[in-house]
Formats: sequence, C-alpha cells, structure tokens
Amino acid sequence: METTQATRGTRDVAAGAAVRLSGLRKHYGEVRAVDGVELTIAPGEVVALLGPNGAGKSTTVDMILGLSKPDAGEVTVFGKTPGDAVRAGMIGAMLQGGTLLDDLTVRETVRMVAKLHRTPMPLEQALRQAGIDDIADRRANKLSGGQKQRVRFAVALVSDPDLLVLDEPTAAMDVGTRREFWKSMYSFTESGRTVLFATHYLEEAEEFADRVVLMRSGRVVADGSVAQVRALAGGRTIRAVLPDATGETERLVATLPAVTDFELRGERAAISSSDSDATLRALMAAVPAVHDIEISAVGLEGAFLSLTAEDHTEPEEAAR
Ligand SMILES: Nc1ncnc2c1ncn2[C@@H]1O[C@H](COP(=O)(O)OP(=O)(O)OP(=O)(O)O)[C@@H](O)[C@H]1O
Repeated sequence: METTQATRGTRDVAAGAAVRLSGLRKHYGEVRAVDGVELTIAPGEVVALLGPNGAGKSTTVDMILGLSKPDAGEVTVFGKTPGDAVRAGMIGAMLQGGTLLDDLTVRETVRMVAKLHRTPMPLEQALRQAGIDDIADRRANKLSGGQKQRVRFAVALVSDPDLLVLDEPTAAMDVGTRREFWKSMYSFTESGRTVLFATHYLEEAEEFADRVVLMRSGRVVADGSVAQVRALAGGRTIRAVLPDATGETERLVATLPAVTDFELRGERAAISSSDSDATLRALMAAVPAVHDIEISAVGLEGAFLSLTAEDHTEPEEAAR
C-alpha cells in the first residue's frame, strides 16, 4: 500500500534497508493489532513511531525484534530475519518496563549483557553514553524510574548495535532527564546508526526524528518528515476575538467556508480551516468587528489528532 505522498522513496532503499516490513499483519482474535504495514527504514534514519493507545506500535516493535511472529508478511533487519539480526548483535532494544535484577549494580548489569555479545562496546563507553557512569556502583533497587530507564538504554547500547529500537524510552523521565537522554542519543545517531522509537510525546518526534510514521488501528496513516506529516493534515488555525459573540455568531462561524472545527471561549475563537484565506474573508464580512487575528499552521499535535481520528478519511484521500 502506498500510504501517502510523503512516503520516502522506499523502493530505492529497500535493497540495503535497515528495516523492511512488508504486508505485515498480526491479529488477536477480532483485534487487528497490525493490519498490513509496509515500511522501509534506511540505515541512518531516526524514525518516530507515533499513534494513540492501541494503534499497534508495540506489536510492530515486537515483530521487528522477533519477539512475536507475524500472521502474514515479512520482517527483515539488514536483510536478515529478526532472530538472526539479534543473534548477530545488530539490534539493541529498550522495551517498556523491562526488568532489572535488583541485587546487581548498574555496572554489573551492563557487564552481564555485554558478555552475551561477541563484539560489545567497551563497558565504560556504554555507561558514559547512557549517562550513568556516576551511578555505576549503585544497585538497581536504589534507582529512580528515570535512572532505571537509562540503565535499560545502556543495556540496549552495549552490543554496539546498528539498529536501536526503543518503545517509549522516556516514559518514566522528567523533562530534564528526557533532554539528557536525547543528548546521549545524539552521540549514538551521529555515527550513522539507525533508531526507531515509539513515543506518545509529539515534541520528541518533532525534535529528534528525521521521519515520523503515524499509525492508527494497525495501519500506517502518514509517513514522512515532520513538516510533511503536518502538511498532510493540512489546514491552519485562525484565532481571533469576536466582540459580543452570541450563540448566533457561533452558528454563523461554524458554517463559514472551509471551517473544519470551531471553538469559542467567551469572545475568543479558535477556528480550524482547510483554506484560511477563504475562511478569513468570509469571517471579516460576517463579523466586521473581529480583531486580534492570528493565523498559525497546524502543529504536529494537530496533525496527529486529525490523522488518527477514527472517522478520518483513508490515507490515500488524505494525501490528495
Ligand atoms: N497479546 C495480546 N493479546 C490480545 N490483544 C493484544 C495483545 N497485544 C496487543 N493486543 C491488542 O492489539 C492492539 C494494539 O496493541 P499495541 O500494544 O501494539 O498498541 P500500541 O500502539 O503499542 O499502544 P500503546 O500506545 O497503548 O502502548 C490493541 O488493541 C491491544 O489491545
């Protein structure tokens, strides 16, 4: 399925792809957790997998890691099956709520995982890159939620993988720790390594990903750069003050051309429009006293909400 116009030249990179998902399906009874996903990730890309709860992100991630088998379709990682890629140390993973052994120190934990790999990165380097060298001698049961996440990150890094797969890596982190985490990530991606991360934080996708893949109901509904995905949702928001707004004003504004959504709080209106020029002309004619007009492009959050809404048109239509 060609999902959107924003899809990158997937065929060009298919041959040497870091990750290739074709016709991927996984159903649980009636639930179509993953329902025909096509996705090719080139080496060196940093890709955010976004979507509301239950969109199919974790199910997709599990199949990329070989933790569950697709009902149909195929996953390859650097041309290998996920199992072979994991055994070759090519994939590092950080999953939601992976457990740590309470009695081991941070250093012992990371060392234990390093020993499982043929060509791990030096232990101290993994600790430093994950920003936990200062707590290396602390036991896991003495760590905060955010620190535990960093240990999991070190565990994912220590095989010196070509691909890092992270399922909501910053879920337990406060804003400062999150920023530090992404700084550590930069030094990993600078060396051309590939990262796929699932997140609920749109600002993380906006700031750290080269590419955003948006899922809904087991399908990819948008795929492209942050700017492309924003543009797919189209539209702008017009904010303005409507003096003495009444129920009648509200009805009037809601029926102006190209208005897709409308909210009025007191005299302050926020109008979503698929053609802000047309809406604004009509608004000024209908409510001549309108003032303090601001027009802004829809943010990634707006695109996310619009593209993942259950009654949204099919992606092919959305791209037109
Ligand atoms: N083992 C399972 N058995 C039955 N249903 C499952 C199982 N795993 C996932 N599902 C269902 O598949 C759908 C997709 O779930 P998945 O965990 O992949 O979504 P997600 O996008 O990762 O959501 P979240 O953001 O909440 O983590 C959901 O409806 C979920 O209830």
